[in-house]
Amino acid sequence: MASQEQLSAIKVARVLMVGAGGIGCELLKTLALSGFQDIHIIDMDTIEVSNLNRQFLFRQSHVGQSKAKVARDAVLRFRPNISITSYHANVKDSRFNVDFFKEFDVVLNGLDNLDARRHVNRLCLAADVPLVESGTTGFLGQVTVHLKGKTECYECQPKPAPKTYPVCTITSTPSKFVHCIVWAKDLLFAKLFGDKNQENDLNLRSNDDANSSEHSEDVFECGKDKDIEQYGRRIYDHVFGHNIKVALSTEETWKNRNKPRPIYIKDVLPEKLTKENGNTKNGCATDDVSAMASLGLKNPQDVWGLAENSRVFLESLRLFFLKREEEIGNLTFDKDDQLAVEFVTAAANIRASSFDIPLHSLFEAKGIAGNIVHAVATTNAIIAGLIVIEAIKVLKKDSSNYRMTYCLEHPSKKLLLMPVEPYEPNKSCYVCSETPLSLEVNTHCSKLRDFVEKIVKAKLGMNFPLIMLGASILYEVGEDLEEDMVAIYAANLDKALSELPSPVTSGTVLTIEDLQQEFSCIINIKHREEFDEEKEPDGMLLSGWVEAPVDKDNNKPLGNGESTSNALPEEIMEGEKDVEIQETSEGTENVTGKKRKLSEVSKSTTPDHSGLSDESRNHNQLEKIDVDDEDDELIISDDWESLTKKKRL
Ligand SMILES: Nc1ncnc2c1ncn2[C@@H]1O[C@H](COP(=O)(O)OP(=O)(O)OP(=O)(O)O)[C@@H](O)[C@H]1O
Ligand SMILES: [Zn+2]
Repeated sequence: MASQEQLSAIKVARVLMVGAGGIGCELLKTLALSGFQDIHIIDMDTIEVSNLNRQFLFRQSHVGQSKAKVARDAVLRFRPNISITSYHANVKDSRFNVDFFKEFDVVLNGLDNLDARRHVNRLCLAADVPLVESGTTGFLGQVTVHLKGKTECYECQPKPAPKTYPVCTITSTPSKFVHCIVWAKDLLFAKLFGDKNQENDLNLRSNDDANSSEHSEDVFECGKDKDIEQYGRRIYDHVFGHNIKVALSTEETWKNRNKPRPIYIKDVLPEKLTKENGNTKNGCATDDVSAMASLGLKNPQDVWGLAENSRVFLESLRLFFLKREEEIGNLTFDKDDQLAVEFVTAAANIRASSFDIPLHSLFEAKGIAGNIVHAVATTNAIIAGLIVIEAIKVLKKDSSNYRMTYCLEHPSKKLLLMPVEPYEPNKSCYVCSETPLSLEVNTHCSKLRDFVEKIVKAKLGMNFPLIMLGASILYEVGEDLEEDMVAIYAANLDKALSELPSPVTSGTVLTIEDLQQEFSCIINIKHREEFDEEKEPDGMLLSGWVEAPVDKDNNKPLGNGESTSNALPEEIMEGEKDVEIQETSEGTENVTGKKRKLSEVSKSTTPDHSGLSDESRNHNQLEKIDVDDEDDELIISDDWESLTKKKRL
């Protein structure tokens, strides 16, 4: 039962929840039932049918409505006297600035992406508001507590870089089905239905084929009096036939690889679909457009052959133009968009067929394309409960009892939840400790635009960057900039770094600020002439405390709610093999430490934690810990906490 002190802390608290999805619905209910009386919720999404199985505050009739608002209304029905304020908005909107965050006693995240999590982390640091961060992936979950200056911030540990593939693997030499999926959704789908002004590598190879006017860019233009199926057949022949034929002409590429086979539509479907299949013309209503429905394909778990995939390809493309023409030019792939998933599945399978890669069902393709790990409602409920427990400790300022808690898939010694004391801030963290970063870049070739897109936005997660060299501003984004400044910054974007009005060369020190996040960092520039296209596709290399090394062999997709917040538990939770700790010295680059069995470490670790030095207690340095199910002793030993503990708060 809650103590009086606890109850009064809860009663007066102003709480901000970000995310009203799987974790968020559970969290809002638990907060309300625990006595919280002033809750604010931000969520930018509307309710989808696919949310209903676990986001229990939502019903079929709510599909299409704001998650934040419906969640609020549902909870007010059983707690009518509390105050819940909902915002159907992106937490990155400028109105949710530092002053807004300062109004809260604690912020609770139930998000599903790194970008928003980093943004909230920075605002909490700037506003000096405690953050309770969370995430789940299937049966795995975690809750962590972050207090400025006292515990590590959400970004104190480098996050694994999202899995990326070398451009040429995707454009020319796929060897796995996932490569075909990436090609289909990021290149072909984007080319046909996305923003035409975006750079697209789809024709990287066939553009080299300068002589062929027939196969120039306008292959993708769909004329006014179009015969859509004819257009689809032209695209088909171009991307699965012509482009493959052109790629084959580079003998060197295929020396040690199996050659792909060009596929032309006349060889697969000699007859036009619309003649053959009378019901395709007016097959379905605008709000339920599906090539599968229109072609009478019922089971998403069936693996279609080449002919079936080719039919789905043509039909989904045709339906986009027939039923959703107004969206063309603005579409981005969405795993909940049935027609988009059908198109991408079919295109990926046709490409896979060409490269002799096993074909996959729509269900499997959707999982790969959408990085789906199926959510487990119970994990969300457990994690939501733990968030509330930590939030109450934060409100009571009970810092000696803060815990980061990990929910494991396979309990050991009947323990499912593993609490760990939070760590102190990482002195090398570029977010909370102002440690400079370094960037190797070819300052003569790379443009300011590349730097802004690939580094400032993608790597540093800034929304409204201001880039300064000494006192001169090279670039700025803002809502109230003078027109002439906007023009100057736009011109700067297309200049090479060394040709900017204040040239950026080797030795230059740049200051990058995000005015909304009230966050700034320093980047030391080093000129480098050449980059490895395969390994360094950005043509730049940022180093410092930014990204964890990617485990190339462990290409598992990220789950929707996955927190990515702490390296240690992921390995603990996943492992099925030997238990070992790899100790490393400071920093992510240096992972050369010696390995020790956990049991050895347990033996050598005394209860006062002296078995591990301060450095090696840093959990960033526990690079790999795997669990052997058959040897429970190893994980839940009495010394477990001392192994993972860094410094008491
Ligand atoms: N930048 C953001 N601003 C506001 N809300 C966000 C932002 N990013 C993500 N969210 C919200 O966080 C919630 C995360 O919930 P969850 O992981 O259950 O995802 P979901 O989209 O509901 O489910 P699924 O992805 O499995 O269909 C979503 O409701 C999403 O709208
Ligand atoms: Zn930090």
